[in-house]
Amino acid sequence: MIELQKIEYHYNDFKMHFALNIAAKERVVIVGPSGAGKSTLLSLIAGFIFPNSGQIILNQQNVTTTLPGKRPVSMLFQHNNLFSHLTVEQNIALGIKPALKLSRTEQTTIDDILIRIGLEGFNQRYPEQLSGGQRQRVALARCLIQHRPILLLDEPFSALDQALRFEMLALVNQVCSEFNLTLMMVSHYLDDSLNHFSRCLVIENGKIIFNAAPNHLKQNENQRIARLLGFR
Ligand SMILES: Nc1ncnc2c1ncn2[C@@H]1O[C@H](COP(=O)(O)OP(=O)(O)OP(=O)(O)O)[C@@H](O)[C@H]1O
Repeated sequence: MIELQKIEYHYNDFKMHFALNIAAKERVVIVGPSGAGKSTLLSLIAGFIFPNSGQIILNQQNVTTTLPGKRPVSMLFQHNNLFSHLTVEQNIALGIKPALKLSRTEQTTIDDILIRIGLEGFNQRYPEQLSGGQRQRVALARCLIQHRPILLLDEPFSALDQALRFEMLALVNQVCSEFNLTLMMVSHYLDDSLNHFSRCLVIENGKIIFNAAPNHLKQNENQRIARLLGFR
């Protein structure tokens, strides 16, 4: 579960305010204009930045001042999730063991996760030998192997073509069910992919202005928000 209580965060003059309550296993998509504060919201939850005031509670723990590695969270970014000088297997292993020397059990865990993400046998390839979609699958595998209950995705599939993006979303849905994850994902797409999510947050100018099921965006009272997002 993710609870943000009266969070305030300032970048110079740009003030953001977030209050939020998300139950365990929800799947939440975050949309809104460029520069509205979507990535900042995820960075606050992940612990890469700390709020000026307010409390962050994750799975009943107050983590407001906790460092990222100690939070029950893993995060995937749009780009640069993999180290180019490390193999697929080593990149995934970093999620569990910085020293990279794997025990037999850890090796089996990595082989299993490669099967789950459809990259069986890709262990010794380097990122440059993978397609964009395959790279993001490997990055997702590194998140999953950490077994953290909250998964934050900052537009990780936007560089992929539409078919591949939908395929990745289906994979994310599948792993969220399988691993019982709570998901928050930033997206720039306002298409059928919204239906993968139980809830949609719209952020404008550092505030959450909509917090409901995605299909509520089509209701009359939300016309202004739908227009802001580019829906006709
Ligand atoms: N390190 C920083 N220093 C100063 N201002 C920043 C910094 N990072 C972000 N900002 C500002 O904070 C605001 C929110 O940025 P954020 O990246 O959260 O927006 P976003 O909604 O994710 O945008 P986009 O969709 O373009 O990625 C923006 O106005 C941005 O210019």
